[in-house]
Amino acid sequence: MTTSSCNIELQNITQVFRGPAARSTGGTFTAVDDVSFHLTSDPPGITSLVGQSGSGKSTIARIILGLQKPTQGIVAYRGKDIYKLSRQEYDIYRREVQPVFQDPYGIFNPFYRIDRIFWTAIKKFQLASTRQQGLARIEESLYAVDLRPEDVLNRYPHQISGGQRQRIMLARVHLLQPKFIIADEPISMLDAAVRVLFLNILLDFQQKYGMSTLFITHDLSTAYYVGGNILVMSQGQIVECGNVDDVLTHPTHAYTQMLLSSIPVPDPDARWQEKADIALMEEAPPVVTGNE
Ligand SMILES: Nc1ncnc2c1ncn2[C@@H]1O[C@H](COP(=O)(O)OP(=O)(O)OP(=O)(O)O)[C@@H](O)[C@H]1O
Repeated sequence: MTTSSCNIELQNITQVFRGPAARSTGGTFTAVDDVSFHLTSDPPGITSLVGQSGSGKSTIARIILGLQKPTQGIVAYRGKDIYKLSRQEYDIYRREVQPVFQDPYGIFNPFYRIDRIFWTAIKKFQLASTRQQGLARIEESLYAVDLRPEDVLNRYPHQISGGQRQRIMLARVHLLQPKFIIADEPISMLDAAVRVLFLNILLDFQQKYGMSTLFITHDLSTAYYVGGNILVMSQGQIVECGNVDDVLTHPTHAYTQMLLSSIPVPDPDARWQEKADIALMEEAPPVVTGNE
């Protein structure tokens, strides 16, 4: 595996599913349709993948992580098809490309305390030679995501909050120091304050440790907050891409324009004005055409 270009490259990825939902199209459904883009860690950056529910975002995340083999196309890591990596190269890939999912509860084992998540990673990737060294690294990673070791390490997953569980996943990322984070709707189950905390940690990881993130969301305002680049996805295709400021201030594709116009207006005066306009329309006398 070459170490010069640290890129994840999607080349003409297509994912076709079969199933009852696709009966109208002869039993097949194209969830991802000839998608190509690349993520780089040189320089590190955040790329948001946005689109409505069902547009194919999670399927792309699963394909990048090697959890779903695409029907067509290649995902290359450091220039090599991920399905052709040697055992050693695959281990590097598994360490350097880390997932953060929407609901971390699903990947916590309810029977084990939180500390096990970290010890498993330390053992698997040989991150420490003594227990003391391992504990020091775990504590450092917890502090990096604003958690106190004594508040979480000896607890079971159900004994900590959803926001703490998501930050535990980020602490695990910190421990592993990957090149890439594939974050699939990581904040959609968190409240507003914890969302900002989570996004700031992601930005911190980019600046301090050079980690690049693919940030999957259906929420354009969070994509705007994290900045960087944006890929807009509709019906399995990337319909628009570029710098997030440019795309969101001057969207060229009708789908991006539609997504932007469907963001709720936070201005209460505007909402009242809208209601007043509707009331006036309802009260207005019918238009007389003169033929009745
Ligand atoms: N294993 C599967 N078998 C059949 N169809 C699938 C499978 N996985 C996903 N799909 C379908 O592919 C389409 C894209 O799904 P995907 O989860 O990638 O969308 P998404 O943009 O991530 O949506 P959401 O934001 O709701 O998570 C959907 O219509 C979904 O039902």
